[in-house]
Amino acid sequence: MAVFTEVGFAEADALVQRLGLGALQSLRGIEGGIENTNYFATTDQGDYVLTLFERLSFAQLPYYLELMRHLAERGLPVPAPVADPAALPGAAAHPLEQSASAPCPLLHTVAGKPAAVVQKLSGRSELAPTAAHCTALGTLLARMHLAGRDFPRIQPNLRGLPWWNETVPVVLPYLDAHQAALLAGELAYQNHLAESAAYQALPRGPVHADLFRDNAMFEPPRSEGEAPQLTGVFDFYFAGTDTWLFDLAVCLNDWAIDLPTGEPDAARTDALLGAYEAVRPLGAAERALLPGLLRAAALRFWISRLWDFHLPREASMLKAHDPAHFERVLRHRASMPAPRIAPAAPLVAAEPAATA
Ligand SMILES: Nc1ncnc2c1ncn2[C@@H]1O[C@H](COP(=O)(O)OP(=O)(O)O)[C@@H](O)[C@H]1O
Ligand SMILES: N[C@@H](CCOP(=O)(O)O)C(=O)O
Repeated sequence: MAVFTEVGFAEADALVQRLGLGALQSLRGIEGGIENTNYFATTDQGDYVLTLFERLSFAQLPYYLELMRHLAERGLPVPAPVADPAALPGAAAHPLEQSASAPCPLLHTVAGKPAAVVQKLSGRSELAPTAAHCTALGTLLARMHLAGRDFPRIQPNLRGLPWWNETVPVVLPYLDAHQAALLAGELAYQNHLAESAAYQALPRGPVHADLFRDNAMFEPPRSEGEAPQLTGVFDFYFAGTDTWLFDLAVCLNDWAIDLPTGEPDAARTDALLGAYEAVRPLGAAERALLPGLLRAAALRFWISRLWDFHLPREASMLKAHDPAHFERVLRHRASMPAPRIAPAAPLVAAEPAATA
C-alpha cells in the first residue's frame, strides 16, 4: 500500500460531507498501489476511495478524472469521480463542456494536495487470472478504446518515450553491464520504432496504460460454469493519449504472463487478444508492430520499477514492485522476431531545386 500523506479524520469528513456523501464513519489507509496516497472512506451512504495525488498536478488531473467520468457515462465499469456541487458552475451542464482552463469540479484539495473521491468497486483483484478473466479484460479494453474516441481532451502519456529517455540515464548506474546493455539497446530500438511511418500511423486515443491485474475487480462466478464478473477497472492516473496497441501490449504483458518466469502464456494470450479483436479487430500494421510494442510495454515498466526501487520516496506504507520481473519479460519479448521497420517518410516533400 502506499500512504505518503496522512489524512486526518476531520478533514476527510469535511470533504465527503461537502460532496454530499454523508458523514464519515471510517477512514482506512489502503495497502496496495505505489504511486498515490489512497484511503477507503466509508460514510453512512456508501463506500468510497479517497486518493491524494503525489506527483500529478492540478493542471494535469482533469484529463484523468474527466476520462473516468466520460467512460462511466458510456456504461463502462469505471468508478465515476464525485463532483463538488459547490464547484459546479450554475449554467454549464457538463464539465466536458467547460473550457480546459475552467476549474474541474471533480478535483478537490486535501492536505494541500490535489485529491479525488471515487466509488469503491465491489469484488477483488484476481492475481492469478485464468483465460476466462483475460477474456473479460480483453472485451472491456476494446470497448474502452472505442468509447474514448470522442473524449475531447488530449494529454500525452507522461510515462511515454520522452520519460524513458530521461529516466534511463538515471537508473543505468544501478545496473550491471549485461543489464545496462539490454536497457540501452532496447531504448535505442524503441526510439527507432517510434520514428517509423508505421508506428506514427497507428490508431490512438485515450488509453489506461497501466491496466494490470491489480487494477481490475472481479466478483466470483455465481454458479459453476459461469464466467467471472468484471466489476470494474480503476487507477487511470497513468492514462494518456497514446496508441491503442501500447495499451493492449501493457495488458498482455501482465495478464498473459507467467509471473515466476516472465514467459508468455499461450492460452491467456489467445483469450485476451481474441476477446479484444471480437470487439475491435487489429489492423495489419498493428498486427505487424505488436511484437515491438510488447517490448515497449516491458521496457516502460522495467524502467519505472528500477526508478521506484533505486530512488524510493518517503511513505508510511509502500511496497516497491520487483524490477527483475520486467527485465525477464523484456528478455522473452526481445527474443521473438522483431518487426521490420521502414523509416518515416519526410513530413514535407523536398522543394524542387530552383531554376534560374
Ligand atoms: N475504485 C476503487 N474501488 C475499490 N478499490 C480500489 C479503488 N481504487 C483503489 N482501490 C484499492 O486501492 C489500491 C491502490 O489503488 P491504486 O489506484 O492502484 O494506487 P496507486 O494510485 O498508488 O496506483 C488498489 O489495489 C485497490 O485495492
Ligand atoms: N503497475 C505498475 C506500477 C503502478 O502500480 P499501481 O499498483 O500503483 O497501479 C507496476 O506493476 O510496475
